[in-house]
Amino acid sequence: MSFTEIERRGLVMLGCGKMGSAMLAGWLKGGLSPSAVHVTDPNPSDWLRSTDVSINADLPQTPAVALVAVKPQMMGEALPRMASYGGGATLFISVAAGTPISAFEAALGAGTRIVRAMPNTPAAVGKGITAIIGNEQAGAADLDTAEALLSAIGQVVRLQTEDQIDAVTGVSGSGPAYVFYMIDALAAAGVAEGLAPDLAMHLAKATVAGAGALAETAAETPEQLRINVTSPNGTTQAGLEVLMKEKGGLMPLMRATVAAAAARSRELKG
Ligand SMILES: NC(=O)C1=CN([C@@H]2O[C@H](COP(=O)(O)OP(=O)(O)OC[C@H]3O[C@@H](n4cnc5c(N)ncnc54)[C@H](OP(=O)(O)O)[C@@H]3O)[C@@H](O)[C@H]2O)C=CC1
Ligand SMILES: O=C(O)[C@@H]1CCC=N1
Repeated sequence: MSFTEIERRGLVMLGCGKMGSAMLAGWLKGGLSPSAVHVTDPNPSDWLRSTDVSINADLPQTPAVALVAVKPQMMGEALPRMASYGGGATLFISVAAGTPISAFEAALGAGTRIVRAMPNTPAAVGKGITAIIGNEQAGAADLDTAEALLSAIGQVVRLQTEDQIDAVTGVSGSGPAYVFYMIDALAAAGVAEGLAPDLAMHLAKATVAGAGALAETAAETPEQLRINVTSPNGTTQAGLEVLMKEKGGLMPLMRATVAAAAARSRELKG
C-alpha cells in the first residue's frame, strides 16, 4: 500500500489527543493532504480545529488506514464504531498501551490486518521512536506502510513478538516522562545549591538535550561518554558516587521504574 492509496481512500483517526495530534502534525508536515484525514474525537483541540482535516463528519467507507489512538480504557466504547472496517480491507494501526492484537481481532474480525505500535511523545518534534508488530494477516506491505507512516514522527523498530511491547512501553513509551522528571530534579537540585530557578531549568534542559544528542550520535558508548566527563577525584566522581550506589542509586531505581510500567502494560490487557 502506498501513500497514494491513503490519499485516495483516506486515513481515519479514532481519537486525536496528545499522541494522535503528534502523529498527525508529522504527517501533515510531511505532505499528507488534510482532506485525506478523517478524525473522530469528542473534544477536538484548538490545534486540530486549526487544521483542514475532517472532524466528526462522515467517514469514508473503506479507508486505507484506521489509526486507533484512544486510551485503552475507552477502547470498549470506541472500537465498535470501527467494526465495519474489519475483515481486511482497511489496515488498522493501534498505538494504545496494553490493548493486545487479540482484542482488536475479537472486535474487528480475525481477517483484519492489524499493526500494534508503541510510539512516544518526542514524536511531536519528529524525534519519536516507535516499535511495531503485526498480526498474521498483516503482510510485509502493511508493515512497510506502518513504518512509512510512523517514520514521519521519528525512528521505527520492528519487534519479533508481541509480548516485547510491554517492556518497550516501560522503556521508550513511558521513558520521556522519566527524563522530564529528571530535568525537574536536576533543576530543583540546582536551585537548592543557590541558582535562580530560570537559570537552573535552562541548564538542566540544555544538559539533558545535549547529552541525549551526544549519546545518539557519538561513536562511544554512553558508559564511555560518562567516563569522558569524569575526572579522577573530580566533581563528577563525587556526584556519581551518590547516583551509582548499588542500593538506592539510579540503576535499581530505574529497574523498578521500568518493571512497574511494564507490569502495568501487562495488567492493561485485562
Ligand atoms: N501519551 C503518550 O506518551 C503515549 C500514549 N500512547 C497511547 O496513545 C493512546 C492515546 O493516548 P494520549 O494521546 O496520551 O491520550 P489523550 O487522552 O490525549 O487522547 C485520546 C483522545 O481520544 C479521545 N476519545 C475518548 N473517547 C473517544 C471515543 N469514544 N472515540 C474517539 N475518541 C475518543 C479523547 O477525548 P477526551 O479527552 O474527551 O476523552 C482524547 O482526545 C493511549 O492508548 C496511550 O496508551 C502510546 C504511547 C505514548
Ligand atoms: O502512560 C501510558 O499509559 C501511556 C503509554 C506509554 C506512555 N503513555
